[in-house]
Amino acid sequence: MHNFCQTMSQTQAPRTGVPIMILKEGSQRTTGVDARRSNIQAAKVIAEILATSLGPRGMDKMLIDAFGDVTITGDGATILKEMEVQHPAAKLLIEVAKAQDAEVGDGTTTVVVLAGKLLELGEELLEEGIHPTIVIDGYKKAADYALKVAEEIAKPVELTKEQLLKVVSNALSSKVVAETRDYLANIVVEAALQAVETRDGKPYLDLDWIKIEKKKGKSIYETQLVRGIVLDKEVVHPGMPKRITNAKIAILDAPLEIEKPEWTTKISVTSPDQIKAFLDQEAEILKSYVDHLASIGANVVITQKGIDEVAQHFLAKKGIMAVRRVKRSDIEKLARATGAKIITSIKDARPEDLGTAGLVEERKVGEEKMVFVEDIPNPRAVTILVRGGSDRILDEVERSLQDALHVARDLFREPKIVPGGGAFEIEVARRVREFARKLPGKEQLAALKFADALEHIPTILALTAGLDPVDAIAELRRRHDNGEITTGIDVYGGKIADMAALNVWDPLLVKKQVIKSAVEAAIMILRIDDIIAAGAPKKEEKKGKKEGEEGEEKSETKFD
Ligand SMILES: Nc1ncnc2c1ncn2[C@@H]1O[C@H](COP(=O)(O)OP(=O)(O)O)[C@@H](O)[C@H]1O
Repeated sequence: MHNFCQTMSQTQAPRTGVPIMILKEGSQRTTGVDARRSNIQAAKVIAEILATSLGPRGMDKMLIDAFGDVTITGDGATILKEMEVQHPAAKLLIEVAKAQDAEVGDGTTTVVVLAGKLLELGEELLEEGIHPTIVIDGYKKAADYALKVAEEIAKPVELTKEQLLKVVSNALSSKVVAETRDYLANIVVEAALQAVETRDGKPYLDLDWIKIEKKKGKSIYETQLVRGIVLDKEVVHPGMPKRITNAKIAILDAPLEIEKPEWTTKISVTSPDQIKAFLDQEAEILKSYVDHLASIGANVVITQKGIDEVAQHFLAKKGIMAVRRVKRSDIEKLARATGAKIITSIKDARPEDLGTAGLVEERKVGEEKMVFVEDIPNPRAVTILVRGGSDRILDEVERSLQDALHVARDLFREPKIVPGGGAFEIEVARRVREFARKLPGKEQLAALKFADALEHIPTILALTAGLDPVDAIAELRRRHDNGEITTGIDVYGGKIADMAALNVWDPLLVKKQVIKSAVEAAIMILRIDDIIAAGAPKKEEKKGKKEGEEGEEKSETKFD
């Protein structure tokens, strides 16, 4: 027993000299400085990996998953998603980036880079003997002030096509789409303006109503906005029409087949007539469904479920086009675009449940057939049909479009912009430094570090532009001191320039979220002073759990 106790990772010997086991065997505990150092180190590594891919001239990463599939991208969110990290602090940072992506859909790289820098600079203060609580307080105050400054320097933007285009095209920064940027930005803005609605008197863009469908083609320039829905499906029966104008569409969440019962059933038949009667009856039911759909005026049927061969035959005979097994999300988009009500009981379908479209047509796109539901006067759901030479290009174009769509959505939520290219960060850093002077002693040091961390963003942009970062930051600071708040780094021109003239803007919402998320992540990691990791479960333990945890369980806390 004594030997066993010594193998336990955590033993405490109270005054009686009897060791008490607190943690399970195999657990590891790291405390204080070591815990913090290990966490900060891990976060820094993640931030360093992402840093080189910041901005439109950042580098791409090649990511290879366990199955050997390759992704090449410079998109922060995707890099993080594909990386399989082990360290809990690194995981935490990735969670924050994911939250940023979910919340505003952009600024993922920036948030991780900023959080990493806040931790790196925070560590310097800790090493000078400043308590983490003070660093945390300093960061919090600086961040609150930075958010105020952000509001002050933001510029309102009109939600017109022209204005939206300026900001949206900036978000299409991936190298793959660089050449086609204006072309794609136009599609994104038109899609957004088509799908936007008014909620509580304010514009609201729900990106669920913009479908992205991908199909291999010759060039990205074949990408198009379809004012309606494109389904990656074929018309179900060769005898059906492939083109219907003035379509009246029945959208079903019901099968056009006789559903098999879930339990096994047995039917005893004694003569061939009985089999025939049975099948006839099935056909009769299906025919009555089709007849009813035809009687309410449907000439197109689109269902989430299946369509039996017999039903296909009846539909074809009536000249009705039909598509089956359409995804639930597409069914919803179709209903919204065509103004249809989703029919769950065919017998009860009414003419007013049908949707309308000027044209429903099966067309060949590349090598495959797709069904286009289009020519709708004012569809409230649309499709961007993405084309490109390879799957990798298609994926990267889709990611860029998603970023740009999110930027459009952010602008509808809060129609304000701030200058990009690091101009925003330099200006905020400048004002935070002024503010820091008013803070007490050591908190002031933390707030100053916060300003330094912000300047890390233009520093990286300068590097990617081939500029000397030290000179660039000095020059930017000088010009901002002179009141040029929109001066930043022109990464394409490789010089310092006015971002307003170049039209490099970011949504205020993204930048505010970057500050909030990065500081939150940094604080969360700085607060940890103890890491307690459970040992890997032993083989027998795993087995025991699988077998319904039979038998006596080992006590986790033992007193010897
Ligand atoms: N043409 C440009 N010139 C300078 N900076 C740019 C330009 N376009 C975008 N940026 C800057 O690049 C940064 C965004 O880079 P990106 O790689 O998209 O990262 P994130 O994932 O954080 O959005 C922003 O700071 C933005 O202002």
